[in-house]
Amino acid sequence: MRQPLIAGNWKMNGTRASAESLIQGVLKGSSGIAKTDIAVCVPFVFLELGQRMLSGSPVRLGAQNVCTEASGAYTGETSAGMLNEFGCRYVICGHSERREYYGETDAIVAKKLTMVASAGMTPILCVGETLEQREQGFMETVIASQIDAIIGANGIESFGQIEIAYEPVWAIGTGKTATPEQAQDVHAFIRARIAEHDAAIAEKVRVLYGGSMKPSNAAELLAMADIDGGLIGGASLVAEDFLAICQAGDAAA
Ligand SMILES: O=C(CO)COP(=O)(O)O
Repeated sequence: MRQPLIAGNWKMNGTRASAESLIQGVLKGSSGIAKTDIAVCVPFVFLELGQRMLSGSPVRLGAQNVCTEASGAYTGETSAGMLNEFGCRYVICGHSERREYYGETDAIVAKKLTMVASAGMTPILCVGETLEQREQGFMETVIASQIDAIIGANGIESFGQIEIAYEPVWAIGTGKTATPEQAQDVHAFIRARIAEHDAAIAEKVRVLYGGSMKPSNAAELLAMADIDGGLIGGASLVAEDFLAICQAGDAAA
């Protein structure tokens, strides 16, 4: 049994004041969560606030992106070393929004994973298919190629220190959730793909589900054998909703 991880992906939302009260709310409720790892992946500018407020608490801090390079003339970028210094435990890599709007390829994502892991943090590797790809029957091909690209570039051992998030693009921010069975099928597929290379790593790696996960559907998703947590967008912006999902994690653990 893998311990669940519920991670909030705030995306580009919030103000200094709302970030502070959201962290406060999560902190307050987190004492009631015993068996689930909790993380909030905040915009870069709120990292210092997060580091300060979360220090000494069980709630972990994360970022949503990182540079492929360690330092130097890369205007506008943020290095893994900087994120580590600001208390990040997790860094989301290859989110579909970054792949779609900022041209992140599998090769770029593989480099980001390497930077994050070598700075001592844990990458959350996002994979997922678009509606068009699913409808044309390419779901497995797309997921396999996203996973295989990382295995090819970074080696299967790299999966020993990452979290994976399956996020069907058609379910992100749409209110349309994959059914527990649809999600379970893909999660099992991802695990099997990794097991072809290393069964022990496949057994251990956590595969989170992301895409309109909310209090009303979290329990049934988290009850599935290969769904080990959630990467939560919209519902992570409301402390009570996020905590309710964490409680569903506890119930499934
Ligand atoms: O993209 C997501 C998390 O990374 C999911 O977002 P929503 O929960 O808003 O659908």
